Amino acid sequence: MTRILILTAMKEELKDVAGLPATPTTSLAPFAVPVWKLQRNEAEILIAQTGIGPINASSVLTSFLSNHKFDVVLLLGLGGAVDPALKLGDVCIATDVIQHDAVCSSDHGLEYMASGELHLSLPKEKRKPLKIKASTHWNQKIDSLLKNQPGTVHHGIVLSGSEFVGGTVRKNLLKRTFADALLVDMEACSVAYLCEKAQVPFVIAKTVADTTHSKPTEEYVNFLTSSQKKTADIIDGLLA
Ligand SMILES: C[C@H]1O[C@@H](n2cnc3c(N)ncnc32)[C@H](O)[C@@H]1O
Repeated sequence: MTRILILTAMKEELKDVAGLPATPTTSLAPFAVPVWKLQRNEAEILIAQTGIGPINASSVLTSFLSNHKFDVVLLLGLGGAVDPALKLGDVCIATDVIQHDAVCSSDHGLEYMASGELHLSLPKEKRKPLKIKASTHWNQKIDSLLKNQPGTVHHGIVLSGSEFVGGTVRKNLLKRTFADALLVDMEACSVAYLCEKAQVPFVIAKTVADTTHSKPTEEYVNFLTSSQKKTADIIDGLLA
């Protein structure tokens, strides 16, 4: 039996999952988070709608990891492109995650820190790397579920933090700071950090809901409802 935990930030992201009961199976106390339990073939899947941002994602995931064993944790949903090659509706699978707002500010400027670290006078060789690696094995599995879908599947670095990056100026600055980054979101840093700590493989697969080309806030709102499909395709594929 493969045990899979799927986290999504918003309820819209679950709307198109085939056969997902309208009423959740249970509610995660004390946060009143809706949870669906699905069992097909050799897979048991728990799906939780966490709410937006790293605080919601962290609290819900901590609760699950304290009470269950999972073979993999999948974070599905939406993100904003920071690389101009990503188009609306493309999917970005994270090879690595960087928390872009874990910074140490000083009179010399900003220094980026790994999640949960405080560098201060720590010498460079003693610092934890900024990147947290996702599961290569599960990334390939999720990639294969998207093979026959429209749009391109990209693999690369996902930036993550508390900020909704709603302007091209900020997106360009992030891209200049983290040249290899493809996408930014608000929950991947929680999943990456906690899963690495708990030694559970994880996957971040996010559909591009806003690009670098036009006003992210407008695109995001317009595209939100049509982009749920990819999350549904992945969940349907896992259950097939
Ligand atoms: C607002 C919701 O959608 C994701 N998301 C979509 N676009 C962006 C963006 N440009 N910046 C940050 N998060 C984004 C977040 O992860 C959050 O769940």
